[in-house]
Amino acid sequence: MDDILRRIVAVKQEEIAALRPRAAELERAASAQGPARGFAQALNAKIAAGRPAVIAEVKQASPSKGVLRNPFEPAAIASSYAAHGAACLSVLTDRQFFQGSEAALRAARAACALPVLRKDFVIDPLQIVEAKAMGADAVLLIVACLSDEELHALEACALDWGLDVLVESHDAEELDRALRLKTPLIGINNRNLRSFEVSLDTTLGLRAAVGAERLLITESGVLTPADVQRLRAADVQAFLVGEAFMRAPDPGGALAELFGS
Ligand SMILES: O=P(O)(O)OC[C@@H](O)[C@@H](O)c1c[nH]c2ccccc12
Repeated sequence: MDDILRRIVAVKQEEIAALRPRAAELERAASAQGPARGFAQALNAKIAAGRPAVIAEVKQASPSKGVLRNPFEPAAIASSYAAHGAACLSVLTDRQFFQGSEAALRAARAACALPVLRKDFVIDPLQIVEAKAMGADAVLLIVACLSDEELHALEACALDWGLDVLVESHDAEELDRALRLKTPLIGINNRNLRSFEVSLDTTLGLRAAVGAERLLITESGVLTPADVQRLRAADVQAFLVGEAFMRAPDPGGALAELFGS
């Protein structure tokens, strides 16, 4: 595991230790939540309708780009995305590196009817219980942070709680490990977490390795209509986009422009 991931995982371990005394309370709150909004289902519905499936991200800042948006109003951003045809939302809940929060996820989800991915660095089942307790409909698992054993256990836990799983990889070896999971949602991150370098060639190079029975979701660095065209030409139908929308005065309007909807 490389440096930035190591630092992030260390912070997560502290957060989890602080969460541990609240485990029973979190389980109760998670059980009291209603059924999840179908995350995979919402993506598939867009694609069946002949539209690109866009997971629109709600993110105030990132370690590579600093603050992307100020003021930051998750509810207004979420309704703007919903009004302009997003399939799903992704909301950062990591505070230290992305200035996210549980409050941002709750506010975004309450403002619309879209399914919401909890975007964080999940390394322990308790974070999945916490995700369900805050209302998330799906969680992210990052292959680079986890052993095979952890990946399988965390996926099983998420599925038990009725959450969908997006599994993220960045190279052929990680993708191979991701494809051993059950989830149909296969994310390819175009950003190298070591160098922060972004290249859409990451997705294009791995496209063929993701079979037709899974859904490839290209993540990061989709900025222009030309980027979207290039990916769609390679039969990429699902997109996770943050920065391009967060820098725009009207995030939903930027979504419509980027995807021609
Ligand atoms: O802002 P971008 O370049 O459009 O990227 C969005 C998303 O892919 C990125 O935020 C992301 C992908 N994987 C992650 C894992 C953790 C935190 C953030 C991410």
